[in-house]
Amino acid sequence: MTGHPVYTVGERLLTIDNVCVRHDRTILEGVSGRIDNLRRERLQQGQVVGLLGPSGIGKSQLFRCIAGLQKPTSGSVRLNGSQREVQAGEVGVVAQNYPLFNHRSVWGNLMLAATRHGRNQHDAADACVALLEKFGLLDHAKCHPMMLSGGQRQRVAIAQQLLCSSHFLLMDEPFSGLDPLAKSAVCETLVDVSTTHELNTIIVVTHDIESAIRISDTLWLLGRNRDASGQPSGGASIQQTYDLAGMGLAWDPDIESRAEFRELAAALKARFATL
Ligand SMILES: Nc1ncnc2c1ncn2[C@@H]1O[C@H](COP(=O)(O)OP(=O)(O)OP(=O)(O)O)[C@@H](O)[C@H]1O
Repeated sequence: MTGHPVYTVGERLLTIDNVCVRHDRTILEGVSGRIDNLRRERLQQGQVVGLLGPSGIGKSQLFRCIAGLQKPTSGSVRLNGSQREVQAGEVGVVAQNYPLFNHRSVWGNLMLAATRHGRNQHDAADACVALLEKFGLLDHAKCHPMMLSGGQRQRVAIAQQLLCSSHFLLMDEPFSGLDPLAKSAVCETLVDVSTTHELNTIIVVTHDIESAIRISDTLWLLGRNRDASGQPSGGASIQQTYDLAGMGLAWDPDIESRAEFRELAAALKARFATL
């Protein structure tokens, strides 16, 4: 197992450098982006980056490259200012179906994660209790994953990744198939996790525009590359970056009631058709 990089405040967290992915056709072409660990004005908080794009555009492919699960055809993904390409296991991945060991209790699942990198049993147990408390799951510690709701499974999966000492989490479509109330609960969980520790940075891959605006302080819009005449020119890349924090749209629990929120959601919906 690869050792986890140690992130420190103020450093470059992630560099995506001219990533191209080709299969039988070009999926991603010239994807570049970066996340710096913290902005000065947010010293007590982490950040959420929303990777937003229409279905089939290549979000999962980029997700896999950022997680080190797939090597890009060309270009690179690097962590923490390193020149080395990201390796699988260095980034916490919370997949769509929250895979947990069904034969182990919630406690067993979390202890397994907590002891994986050399933590002793006592410290591991303390860390598990702290996270179970934080996620309101202490009463469910003895339950097996099958006995949990989707939201509870998701919180256990996030806790599992945080215990693996990943302060950098990738989440794949955490809102899919949820009703509005459950979506709100997930948004709250994500903002909560990102504000728990200044180094908890989460990249959330989604095509849910409104949820993405609610949780993100930066939005990356993935769309098709086009030539000067507007025709698709092959592959997709990040077409626009929205600094929601700079626009005053981040970290507002009542964001949905604001006109700017509705205007941005409407503009993004219209933009999706052209991506
Ligand atoms: N192993 C593969 N071989 C060939 N083509 C692939 C492979 N994996 C993905 N693709 C293609 O890459 C494109 C992008 O797929 P991807 O799953 O990344 O899209 P997405 O944006 O995540 O979509 P969705 O939101 O629907 O999950 C699709 O056209 C898909 O068919």
